[in-house]
Amino acid sequence: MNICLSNHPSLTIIQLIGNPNVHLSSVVYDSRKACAGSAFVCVSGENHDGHHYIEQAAENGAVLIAGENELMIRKFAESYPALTFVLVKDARLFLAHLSIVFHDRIHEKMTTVGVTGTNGKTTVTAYVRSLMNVLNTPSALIGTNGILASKGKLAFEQTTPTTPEAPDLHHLFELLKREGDQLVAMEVSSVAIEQKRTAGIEFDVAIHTNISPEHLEFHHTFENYKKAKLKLFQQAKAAVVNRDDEGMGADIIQHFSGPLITYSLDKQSNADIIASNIKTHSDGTSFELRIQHKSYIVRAPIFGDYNVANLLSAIGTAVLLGHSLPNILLALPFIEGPEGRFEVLQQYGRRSIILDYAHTPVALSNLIEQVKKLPHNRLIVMITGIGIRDRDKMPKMAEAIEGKADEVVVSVDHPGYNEPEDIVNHVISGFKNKLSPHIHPAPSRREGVLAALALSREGDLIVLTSGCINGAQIIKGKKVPHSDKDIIHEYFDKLQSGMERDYAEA
Ligand SMILES: CC(=O)N[C@H]1[C@@H](OP(=O)(O)OP(=O)(O)OC[C@H]2O[C@@H](n3ccc(=O)[nH]c3=O)[C@H](O)[C@@H]2O)O[C@H](CO)[C@@H](O)[C@@H]1O[C@H](C)C(=O)N[C@@H](C)C(=O)N[C@H](CCC(=O)O)C(=O)O
Ligand SMILES: Nc1ncnc2c1ncn2[C@@H]1O[C@H](COP(=O)(O)OP(=O)(O)OP(=O)(O)O)[C@@H](O)[C@H]1O
Repeated sequence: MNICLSNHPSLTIIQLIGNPNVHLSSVVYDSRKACAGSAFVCVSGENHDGHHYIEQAAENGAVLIAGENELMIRKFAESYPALTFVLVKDARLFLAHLSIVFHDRIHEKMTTVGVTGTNGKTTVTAYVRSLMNVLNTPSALIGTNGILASKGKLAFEQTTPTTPEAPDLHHLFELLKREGDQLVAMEVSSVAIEQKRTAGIEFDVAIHTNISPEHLEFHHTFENYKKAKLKLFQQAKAAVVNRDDEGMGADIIQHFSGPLITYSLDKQSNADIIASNIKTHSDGTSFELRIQHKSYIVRAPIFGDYNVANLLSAIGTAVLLGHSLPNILLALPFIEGPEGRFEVLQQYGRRSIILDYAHTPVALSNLIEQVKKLPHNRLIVMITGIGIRDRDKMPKMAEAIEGKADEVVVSVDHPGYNEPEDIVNHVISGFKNKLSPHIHPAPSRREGVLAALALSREGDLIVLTSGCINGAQIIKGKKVPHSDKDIIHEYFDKLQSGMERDYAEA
């Protein structure tokens, strides 16, 4: 791609040294990924300063180097006179805008829906993708569960847990457009907003779910966290807002000036879309939907009141994007939810197993309240401490579950460089009755899943929660493949063959 740097004011370059006309093959923020024709943007992070890797990027073939450190930029501009160097005020902002220029503003050729909130982003993006696909708009999603084009999963190695860095993001828009997709629903995390990964994008619709304390290891205060999330609504043409969220719903409504739709589960509220009279059935949920001054009884294959709220946000999005209400209502019975979010597995030995990503105390409490609506004998719940996340949250997970389940297995997700036992003990420190015989420590997620299954009998409900249901566990810097579903399958296969052997021997 030929780019004349001086033709793009959005790049906000302070000083340019060398030829402003560059022929770029890629935009990278990691020197190790630089190759012939790359633009290398120096980002200073927690552990490294990208400026220290300019030499490596140059040796790998980078033709454009950008950074905030004037001394370093000048020094290396002298060492590599054939390359173009730019001094910028904000490297991450430059990274985002250069990615946009490099991909020829591909995001503007698609409908973009950004979803933010502490809980529900993955679910809402899945509902938006599914609803829009049923409504005949080929739609994709980008988020924690990977990249799903309308036709299925894209093989793409994510470098961040949820929201991709700008160069990956715009590359993905291009891939998805090539797949024929016209809409992308994406999770926009607070970290991504602060790190300007989505800078320069004006979302067609921004969706808000809710806010409760999270990522304080990154934002330090709740106020900072909230401010980060609010920024999404300064880069959106239209908004869908949860009126029931006391944390930031009112702030968005007060400041947003474009088209806005509110939703609520409170019949008395004056939200634009309201769900009430919610009933749980074995195959999904029915509720009364009030929208555009009329009421309808609808049914969707989803579980949990909060997922009804999540669905309302997808309905609001479809309305804002111009779809007719009759078509939306016809589509609701075909909605598909995401993997590992209130995912009910019923095929195992007359037990129900629910996989759910709940990894905040609020999410866990909400989940337990909802699963109790399903028929069951005993309730067995596995919670975990996430080694690579906020330590303060761990005991709060124990507080959130204490007294609400018959058996609690306490395990660990992504131990990272921590000792798994240390994490398990830290979670357990949050129980008032730490020595209860109904608390079962398990030093790995695999052992936790197996312990929960071994504790169960027919008719029981087993709920496996937290940060890694399928995918990989991060252990000492390495990704170790993990799948709850495979472990469950294996367990019941063995149980079945054991029973068959016992039967044959008898
Ligand atoms: C904690 C955090 O903010 N990490 C981000 C940060 O990494 P860092 O500060 O450790 O970077 P660093 O290792 O110090 O390196 C600084 C720079 O030098 C570069 N470098 C480094 C070494 C080298 O040899 N050459 C080189 O060029 C690095 O590529 C980087 O650009 O800067 C990197 C580059 O921008 C990010 O990719 C990285 O996100 C990592 C992958 C991450 O896991 N972030 C999490 C916190 C995150 O973003 N989570 C959110 C929310 C998840 C949720 O939904 O709950 C998400 O959206 O994924
Ligand atoms: N609207 C909601 N309100 C409260 N809790 C919710 C809501 N939606 C989902 N949850 C709970 O939060 C968990 C995480 O849901 P989901 O993955 O959709 O959220 P997320 O925002 O994408 O989280 P993460 O970014 O950590 O992946 C769910 O498993 C469920 O327990």
